[in-house]
Amino acid sequence: MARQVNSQRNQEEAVIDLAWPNEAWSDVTKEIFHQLNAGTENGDWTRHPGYLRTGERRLYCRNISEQGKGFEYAIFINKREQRATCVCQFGPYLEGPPSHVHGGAVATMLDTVMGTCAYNVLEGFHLTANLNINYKKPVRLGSTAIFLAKVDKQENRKAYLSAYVTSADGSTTLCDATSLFVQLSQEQMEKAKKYLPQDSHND
Ligand SMILES: CCCCCCCC(=O)SCCNC(=O)CCNC(=O)[C@H](O)C(C)(C)COP(=O)(O)OP(=O)(O)OC[C@H]1O[C@@H](n2cnc3c(N)ncnc32)[C@H](O)[C@@H]1OP(=O)(O)O
Repeated sequence: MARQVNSQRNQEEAVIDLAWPNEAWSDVTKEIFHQLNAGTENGDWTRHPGYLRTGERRLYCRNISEQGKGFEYAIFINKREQRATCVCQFGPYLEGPPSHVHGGAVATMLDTVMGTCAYNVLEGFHLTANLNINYKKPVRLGSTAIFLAKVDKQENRKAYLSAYVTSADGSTTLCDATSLFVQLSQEQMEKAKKYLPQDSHND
């Protein structure tokens, strides 16, 4: 149920919200999505539009357009609790060890979920300064995992976060991670502006 969120001024680059179940999502992934999406009803949680640009540029974790082959995910944010939760299904193009997900693909989702969570406390744009991951168990290709991130501390432009990744049923911890995101200074933002689409979406 991808939905066109809005189209850029230059028509060839539309922004499409992919953070919705599609036919490539397993029943497990869909069930967890609907559980998480139910949390948006009372306003505590917000579903983050997971955009796909259809022009030349692609958000890395949205850049495989064959449904189900890459990252299939939706992220939900809880501003009051400074948390983010993500349900992610890893497609077959993300293989690392045979039949298991590449550690860099898991790192991508940890970076994205914690980076999205950092929007709870940081303004403007921020970049990952540090990302540390403990890989506890291999992640099966095609499986669904849940990412749970929270802000632990904010010091001015710095946000320190932690996260862990569990199996779909929550019974197994697959990874844990910490990160530091640094908000761009005014001066950096000025320099970065030329790279930002006017109605840039943060995924
Ligand atoms: C949409 C949300 C999802 C986003 C997911 C994707 C996120 C990404 O992939 S971002 C891409 C990967 N990251 C990068 O390319 C960042 C490259 N690094 C940089 O640009 C810069 O080092 C940057 C912006 C992080 C910090 O630089 P700068 O703004 O000059 O600040 P700087 O003064 O060096 O550091 C600011 C503070 O952070 C601290 N800091 C910076 N890096 C580190 C680090 N690696 N470890 C610990 N502390 C650090 C500094 O010590 C300083 O602390 P304090 O203010 O207490 O003195």
